[in-house]
Amino acid sequence: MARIAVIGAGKWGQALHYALSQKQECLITSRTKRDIKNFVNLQTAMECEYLVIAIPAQQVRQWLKDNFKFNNQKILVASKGIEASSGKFLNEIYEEFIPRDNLGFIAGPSFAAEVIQGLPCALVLNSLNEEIFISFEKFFPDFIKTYYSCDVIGAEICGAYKNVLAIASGICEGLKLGNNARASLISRGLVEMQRFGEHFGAKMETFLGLSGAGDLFLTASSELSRNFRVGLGLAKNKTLDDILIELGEVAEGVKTSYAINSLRIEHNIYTPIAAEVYLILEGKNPQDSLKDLLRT
Ligand SMILES: NC(=O)C1=CN([C@@H]2O[C@H](COP(=O)(O)OP(=O)(O)OC[C@H]3O[C@@H](n4cnc5c(N)ncnc54)[C@H](O)[C@@H]3O)[C@@H](O)[C@H]2O)C=CC1
Ligand SMILES: O=C(CO)COP(=O)(O)O
Repeated sequence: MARIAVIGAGKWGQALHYALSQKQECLITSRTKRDIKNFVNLQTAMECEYLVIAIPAQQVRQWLKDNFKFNNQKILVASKGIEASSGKFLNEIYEEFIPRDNLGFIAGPSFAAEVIQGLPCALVLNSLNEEIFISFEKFFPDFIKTYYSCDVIGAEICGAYKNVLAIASGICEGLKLGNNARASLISRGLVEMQRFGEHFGAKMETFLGLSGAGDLFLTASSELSRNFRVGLGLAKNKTLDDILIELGEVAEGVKTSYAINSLRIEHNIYTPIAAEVYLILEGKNPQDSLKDLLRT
C-alpha cells in the first residue's frame, strides 16, 4: 500500500506526483478522473499517511470543509496564495482543520514544467514541527534538494506575494520599459514583501533565500510564469477575463492582490507595487500606475 498521495492533478500536482514517484509508489487524485499512472479516487488517497495538497488557494477552505477527514495524516501544502474573502494565510486556514504539528508548506523556485522534466531544483519544506520535514524529505528524488525552515508565515508570504510582483513585472515587460526598470521593480518588490512579512512576524532571512528572492527572481523574470503572463496581457490592455480564459490555469496573484490590498489597508502597511497591481486589475491604466510609482 502506497504511503503517499498527491491531491490535485493540475500542473503542480502532476509535477510533484512525478517527482515523488521516483523513489516510491505515489498515488494521485483530483476532482476529475485523469489518465495518470496510480490515479485513485479521493477516499483511497486520503487513506495514505502522507498527503501533498496542490489545489488553488481560493478553493482550499471549501475543499477542506467538503472532503477532508483528519486521520492523523502528515500534510504538505503546495499552494501559494492568500484567501481573498478573508485575508487569511493558508496556514491559518489549514490549522482550522488540522493540528499545526501535522502541517508543512512547500516554498521555493519551482516551475512545474521543469520539475516534471526532472530538472534540478531546490525547495524549502516549512513547518513548525521539524519531524514533518524529516518525514517528507526522504520521499523527494535526487534531483530536488530540500531545505528545512520553521518560518511558516515567512514562506507563506513569500510564495503569495511574489505572484503579485510577477504580475507587476509582466506589466513592466509588456510596456517595454527595459531591463533597468524590471531590475528596479523586482528589487523594490523584494523590499516591499519583506516589509509586509515583517508586520506578520516573518523572519527577514527568509526573504533573501529560496522562498523569497529565489522564487521572486524566477517568477518575475520568465514567461513560464502564469502570473507574469497575466501582467503581459494587462499591459496590452486585454481584459482580465480574456487573459484568464486564454491562460486556462490558475494565476494566484490575481486574487492574492485583492487579499494584500485589504491587509495593507487594515494594517496600514506601505506596499506601493502591490497597491498599483490591485488598481490595474480594477481598471487603472498601467501607464498611469507607472507615473504614480515613479512619483511616490
Ligand atoms: N504550476 C507551478 O509551477 C506551481 C504552482 N504552485 C501552486 O500550486 C497551486 C496549484 O497550481 P497548479 O497545479 O499549477 O494549477 P492548475 O491550474 O494547473 O491546476 C489546478 C488544479 O486544482 C484543481 N481544482 C480547482 N478547483 C478545485 C476545487 N474546488 N477542488 C478541488 N480541486 C480543484 C483543478 O482541477 C486542477 O487540477 C497554486 O496555488 C499554485 O500557485 C506552486 C509552485 C509551482
Ligand atoms: O510558483 C511558481 C514557481 O515557483 C509558479 O508560478 P506561476 O503560478 O506564476 O506560474
